[in-house]
Amino acid sequence: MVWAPESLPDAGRRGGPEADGGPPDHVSITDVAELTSLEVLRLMRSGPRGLLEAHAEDRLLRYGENAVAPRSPASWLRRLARSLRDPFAMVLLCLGLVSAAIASWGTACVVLVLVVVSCVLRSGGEHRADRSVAALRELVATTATVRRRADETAAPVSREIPVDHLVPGDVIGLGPGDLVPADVRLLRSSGLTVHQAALTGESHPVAKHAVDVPADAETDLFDRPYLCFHGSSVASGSGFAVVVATGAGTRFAGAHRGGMRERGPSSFDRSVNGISWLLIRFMLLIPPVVLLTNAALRGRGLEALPFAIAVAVGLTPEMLPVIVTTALARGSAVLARSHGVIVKRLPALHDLGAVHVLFTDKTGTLTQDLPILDCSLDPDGRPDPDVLRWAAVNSLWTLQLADLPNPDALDEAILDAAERLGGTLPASDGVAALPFDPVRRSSCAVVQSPDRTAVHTLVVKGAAEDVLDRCTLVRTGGTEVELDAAARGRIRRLAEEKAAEGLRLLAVGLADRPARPGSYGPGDEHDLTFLGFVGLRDTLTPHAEDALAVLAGRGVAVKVLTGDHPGTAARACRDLGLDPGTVVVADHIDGLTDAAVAELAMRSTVVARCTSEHKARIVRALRAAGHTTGFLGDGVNDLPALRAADVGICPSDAVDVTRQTADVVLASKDLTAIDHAIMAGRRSTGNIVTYLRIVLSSNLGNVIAMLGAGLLLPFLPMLPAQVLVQNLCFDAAQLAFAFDRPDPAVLRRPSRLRPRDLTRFIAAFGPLNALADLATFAVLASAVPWSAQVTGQSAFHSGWFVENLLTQGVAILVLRGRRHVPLPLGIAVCFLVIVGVLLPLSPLAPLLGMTTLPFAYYLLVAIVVLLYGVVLRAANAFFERRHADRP
Ligand SMILES: Nc1ncnc2c1ncn2[C@@H]1O[C@H](COP(=O)(O)OP(=O)(O)OP(=O)(O)O)[C@@H](O)[C@H]1O
Ligand SMILES: [Mg+2]
Repeated sequence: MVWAPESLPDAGRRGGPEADGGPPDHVSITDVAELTSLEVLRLMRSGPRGLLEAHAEDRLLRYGENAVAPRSPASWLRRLARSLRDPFAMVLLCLGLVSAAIASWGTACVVLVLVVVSCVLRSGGEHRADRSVAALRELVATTATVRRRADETAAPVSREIPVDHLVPGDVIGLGPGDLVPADVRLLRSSGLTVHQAALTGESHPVAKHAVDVPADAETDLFDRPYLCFHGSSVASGSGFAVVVATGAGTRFAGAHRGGMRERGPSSFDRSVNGISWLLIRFMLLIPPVVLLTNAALRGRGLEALPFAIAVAVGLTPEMLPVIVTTALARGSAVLARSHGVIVKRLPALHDLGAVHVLFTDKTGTLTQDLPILDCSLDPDGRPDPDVLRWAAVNSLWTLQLADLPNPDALDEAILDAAERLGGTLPASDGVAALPFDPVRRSSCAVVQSPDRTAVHTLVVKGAAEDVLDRCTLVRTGGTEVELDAAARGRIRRLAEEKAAEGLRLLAVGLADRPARPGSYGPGDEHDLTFLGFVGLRDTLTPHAEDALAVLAGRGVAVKVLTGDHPGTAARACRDLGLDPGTVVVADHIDGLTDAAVAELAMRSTVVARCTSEHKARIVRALRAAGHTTGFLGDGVNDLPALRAADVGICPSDAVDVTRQTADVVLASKDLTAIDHAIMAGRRSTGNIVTYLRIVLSSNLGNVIAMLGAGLLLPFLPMLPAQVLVQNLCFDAAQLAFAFDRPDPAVLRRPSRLRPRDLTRFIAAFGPLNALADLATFAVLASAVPWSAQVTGQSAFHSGWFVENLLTQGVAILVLRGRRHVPLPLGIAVCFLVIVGVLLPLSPLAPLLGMTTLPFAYYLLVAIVVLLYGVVLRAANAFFERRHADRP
């Protein structure tokens, strides 16, 4: 500790209401790099007791909000322009341009209408989705702990404020998991390490500590131990700091002008893109094929071009982006409303539905994180309250000196137990503290007894193996003896025994050192004397057992990655009905290849003694092996794994940086909520898959029939305008798919958009649809006396138009499977039937080149449609049976 709070002048105390107008404009972290802490505080017109609330308000007006790029919602125009960049819109536009170029104005107009309608629908849908996602994100917005005073005489109060409201000169507290909210100069610190990967690319946490007078000016700004930067996060330890630059004035904003780096495309984005590009290639192929075949077989020239274009337009699933956005946005809105689960990135909802390996940590998910002391044992396993007392000394001083914003549950439990035990703690004053760090797996307090001022006592408590490794002596029966291999073995076995009872074990070690000024570091934790263990019992989460069973039934394998002892983790799993098998200890995987890690992880259920890197490595290895993974965690040590997983999930009370990183935030850390989220994901994906199957297969069927008919007939089988109107009707009806309820069978297994499955389906059902069309030809041939005359042609056109709309309606009903039809879909099908039957009878018919059809035709077409429905149902059932077991 280099800075005593009361030893500095307090600018806020002297100055009147911001008489000096706050710090100069545009102070950056570079300007203060060489100043002493005192000079920095003076420059920022602040003091250790923080700003006055009134001054802070003035400064907020003057310096603006602390936001890197003030987030203004994208304007309507910009959204429209962006939706034009969609590949389908592009292809349609090209087709429109070609139509205009050959003066086929009707086609050009309809294509234009299609583009405008789909862009408006899409940007409208995206706007709504963005707004609700933004509103949901607000709910998980991060806060900063700021120290401020109500007026000159009031004592400083630490409170949480939205990060946006921080101003230069604010004094803030930092703790594990906090995002560093601005560029700051440290005033005080304790065991502080920060992740600066976003700024420097360095993946390991770097140590930071306050210094009064900066030493060497040579080092890079990011390497200075007394400066912390916006964009980094606290890995361990704590500190107090004064804000130097906020918002656009930070280094992070400077490095990321033009927007934050977004994550690369997710598995969902890749699937959708894959499907889109497949279709686009196909669409671009159609016009030349139609033209060439027509020219070769029918001797038609460029006059067939509008028809060729219309056929290509007919194949385009213009509504695909609209349906995808709407289905996902609806799913996540329902999820937020009914289960408090917030999906921060829409595609993450699809990925949730696809998860089939769910990793979780132990504490808080399987157990409640409300530990209670169970025992305090000497190295031979005999009860010894002294061990608890020393553990309490460690807890007391780490909590007091390390300014941790959220006290650790284990430390609190130890202090409670020591209080209940009565008696006094070994007399001590705190000298320094190294708070718990998940890599060291220990915490250390340095204390001094009033009657032995020449001695500093290091009190270390932490994971059994890690503390034991740092001990060279053991205290038994009041005497200290050397800790030989036999004694080590005995102590290890004792630890295993106790862990197998489900206890969380902490070992305690001590060392006396000559008192010295200056700070202590992890390097000082050596040559300790082993005192014994404290064991804490954590109760199991009540609904975890049922939730685990439900998840297993849904094809989701739950695996536990924990930093705890293998025995403790295995016991918790067993008590919850989850067979732990052989527990892997994380050190094991260090020497393995990624493929071997994936294989091992798939075979086992629990990996214990994981560091955060181990957790991330296991997740990455499984992803690389083709598994879709979810990770549920709430600690700083879960961060890399949350990033590595397809879907990162955390509870809403997790540390800030975790909530920022996660894709999905749960109201509480609860496996039941995850189950709801997974089901919502499967539902949305199920709707998208049904839509794609039906639309693409009937579009393909139409194209095949159109090509075939074009060659069989002496005239065009449909006029371009008719193809386009029919396409508009299909599009309108298909919007209802976003509101469908998928087949319960789809919900039983992880669901994913698989381009290959889709191709298989389309390849089977496209030709079937074409067959129905060909049957219609036969009907038309018998019922309508068509030949080359104009009235005969328009009768053919009308007849086919009617049949197409009706078969589309049947396809929608049948290919969904045997289940209840929700209202929007019912309306869509009725719409198709009504338009199909009435359009040729309406006054619009002559405009579109259609005529009234004889009654007999309707009867015959009804039979064809009915037969089509029956065949389709049988084929669908056959297809489902054949492909049901594919993963
Ligand atoms: N406050 C503490 N003081 C000392 N040691 C601790 C403290 N908290 C945890 N430990 C030790 O560090 C080990 C790892 O704990 P940590 O909380 O990092 O694991 P984790 O991966 O978050 O576990 P979980 O899966 O239970 O969330 C614990 O088993 C314990 O031995
Ligand atoms: Mg944890």
